[in-house]
Amino acid sequence: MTTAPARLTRAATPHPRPDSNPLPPAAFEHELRELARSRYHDTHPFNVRMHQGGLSPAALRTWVVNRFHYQRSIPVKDALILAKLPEAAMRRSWLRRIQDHDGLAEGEGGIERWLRLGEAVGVDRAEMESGESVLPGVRFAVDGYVNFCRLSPATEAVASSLTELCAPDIMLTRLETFPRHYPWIEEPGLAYFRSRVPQGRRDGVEALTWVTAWARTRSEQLAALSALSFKCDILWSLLDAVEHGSRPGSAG
Ligand SMILES: O=C(O)c1cc(C(=O)O)c2c(n1)C(=O)C(=O)c1cc(C(=O)O)[nH]c1-2
Repeated sequence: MTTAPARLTRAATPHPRPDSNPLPPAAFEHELRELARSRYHDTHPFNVRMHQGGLSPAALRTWVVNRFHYQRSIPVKDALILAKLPEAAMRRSWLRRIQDHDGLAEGEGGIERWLRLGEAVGVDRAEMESGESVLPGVRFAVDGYVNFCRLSPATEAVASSLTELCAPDIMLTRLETFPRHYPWIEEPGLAYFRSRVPQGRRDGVEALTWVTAWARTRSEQLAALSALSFKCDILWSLLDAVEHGSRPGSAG
């Protein structure tokens, strides 16, 4: 296993007692941003190798096939969060996330763009859709994220999406490095990364505004930080599984 960056868990938290005064919103926002930045999976060895051009076509295909399980699960977890939102304006806004991934019609949206990325790297669409190549560790990580959002209060479920504060930069890195290192991937295949830059920026800011407004006690702030920490672990574990992945019944 690769070593994940320092963990922030409830037990080991460097923060004051949960029942102490909440931090002012700006300081709490800083904590959330710092946590996301310091624990983000852009420093995972697999991502580092990908962005430095060190992945073989086969390794890229393994990542794309496995990440498809994450992509197709995102609108499911967003639907679970939608049901927790108390106001019509919030639900209307969150609904956009589902539409971003599922599209407004057949053949549109992020899931479709990911399938096209898969085709551009040489993965059969049917293989991705079947899910048969998804590694056990990837399934655990992604399904853990969905279940976390199913079972947690709105503040924590929304806080767990805050890795999106960092996602636009990783998309820009891919848009910059893929054409240089993997010129065999045709440009239209990169459309997914391009579309996520403005979407991720919008979503990250919205989630941050809500979480900083909702977490009114220090306990709630710590719970939001813990949720974000858990999400960083999900993304890290997903790449660990891809990096080391072998499946039962396969030679390795
Ligand atoms: O490729 C990536 O590194 C990456 C990371 C993340 C993220 O930080 O959670 C998301 C995405 N991509 C992404 O494409 C995406 O749609 C997305 C939605 C969410 C979320 O938690 O709601 N994260 C991410």
